Amino acid sequence: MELSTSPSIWAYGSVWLFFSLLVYFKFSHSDMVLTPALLVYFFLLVLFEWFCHLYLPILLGMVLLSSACFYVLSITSPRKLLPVAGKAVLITGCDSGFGKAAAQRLDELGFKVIATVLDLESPGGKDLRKNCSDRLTIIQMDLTKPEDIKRAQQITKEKTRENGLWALVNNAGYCAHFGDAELSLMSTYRGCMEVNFFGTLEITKALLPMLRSSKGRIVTVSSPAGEHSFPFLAAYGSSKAALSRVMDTFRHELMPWGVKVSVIQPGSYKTGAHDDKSHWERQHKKLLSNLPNELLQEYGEEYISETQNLFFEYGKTACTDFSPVIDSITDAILSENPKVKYYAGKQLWLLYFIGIYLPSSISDNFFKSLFLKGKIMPRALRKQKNTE
Ligand SMILES: NC(=O)C1=CN([C@@H]2O[C@H](COP(=O)(O)OP(=O)(O)OC[C@H]3O[C@@H](n4cnc5c(N)ncnc54)[C@H](O)[C@@H]3O)[C@@H](O)[C@H]2O)C=CC1
Ligand SMILES: C[C@]12CC(=O)[C@H]3[C@@H](CCC4=CC(=O)CC[C@@]43C)[C@@H]1CC[C@@H]2C(=O)CO
Repeated sequence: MELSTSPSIWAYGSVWLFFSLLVYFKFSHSDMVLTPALLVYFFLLVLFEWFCHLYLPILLGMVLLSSACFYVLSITSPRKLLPVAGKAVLITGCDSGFGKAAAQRLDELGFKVIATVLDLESPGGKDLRKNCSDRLTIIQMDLTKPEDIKRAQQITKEKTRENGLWALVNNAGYCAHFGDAELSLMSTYRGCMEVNFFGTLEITKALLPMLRSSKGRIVTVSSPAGEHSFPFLAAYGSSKAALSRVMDTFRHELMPWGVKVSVIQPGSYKTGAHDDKSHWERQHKKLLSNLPNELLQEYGEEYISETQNLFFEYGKTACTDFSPVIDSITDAILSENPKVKYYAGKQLWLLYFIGIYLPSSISDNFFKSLFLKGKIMPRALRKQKNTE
């Protein structure tokens, strides 16, 4: 029998051979099971290979088929999880939102949870005490107070004497206010940095000796605002950019110690922060009363109030199902090989694609469009436009 010498047969055949060896290896290590979905994926891969074979140049077809095979392997390989038994996790910011939900989930999974709250009488503080097991401990901790961090470190050492501390979930975060970068008060920039960067760094450093001895995990909830320029979020985004940077530096510096570091990038969710109208009203009044008069005249109070209204309007579109974030936090704690970054939100892939790959003239307008639907311009620019 004469073997075909067609280059495409050899090219695609080599891709299939490599893919088959990988699948065999995964089956033999029970890292993959032959589910109906897997059969459907294999069938679709064959169809895709025919398409490449018939319509694409060999090299492009090989690259696309190889990518499709790796994608199928990645989504069909169940992520190996470590046992929960005996593992203790400290989660910050459990008064509401992701922290409260994550503390509940980890308690249900059987972890020993140490949940820190800013206010022991917060909804999270009350609900966690009421609904969770006696394995859960609640600690009052303000990340801007070193003495609170010291106390939390001591209590954690006592509570984890038997099996050590397996993971730290840096969830607590604060958006002091939103508004144009020029208009944002320095106290807004400092407020965001104090909690999101310095406070989170301080609790991380305080618990790192325990995490190094357990070869455990650091999971930090940052924000896409730290990676893309969302309008009105310069102060908050800058603090999250600093946080993401320091966590990624920890990631590779702690690798030799066996500590794995992951960053969670959530989309927009309707948590305590979004709905805290009294907080935003208070900050709005503080902004108007502290702005230098010439700035207030150039931008106009009506512009600043419109910013607030648009931000509230945007908040109405926020997602109420936190599970993508909680699932990401759980995977980062329990997976044998946690991801470096978790993008926890449905449309985030589009946001990142536009923010990374498209020209700034397009991505700037995309990020502006998130908030600036029909937004008026600063007063001085409106006047300029009217005189043109
Ligand atoms: N909700 C959203 O759309 C998104 C939230 N995030 C981040 O998710 C994390 C959790 O926030 P959410 O649950 O959304 O809001 P949230 O306001 O419900 O929770 C924030 C938590 O941080 C705590 N906190 C605030 N200042 C603190 C301080 N000085 N010391 C200790 N704890 C303090 C609050 O008490 C609260 O428990 C934050 O880091 C936030 O920046 C990131 C992207 C999107
Ligand atoms: C600031 C805050 C949390 C965020 O990071 C989001 C922001 C609303 C706009 C966004 C859309 C996204 O797709 C990514 C996240 C984010 C930048 C949220 C408004 C209030 C939230 C807050 O105060 C968190 O403490």
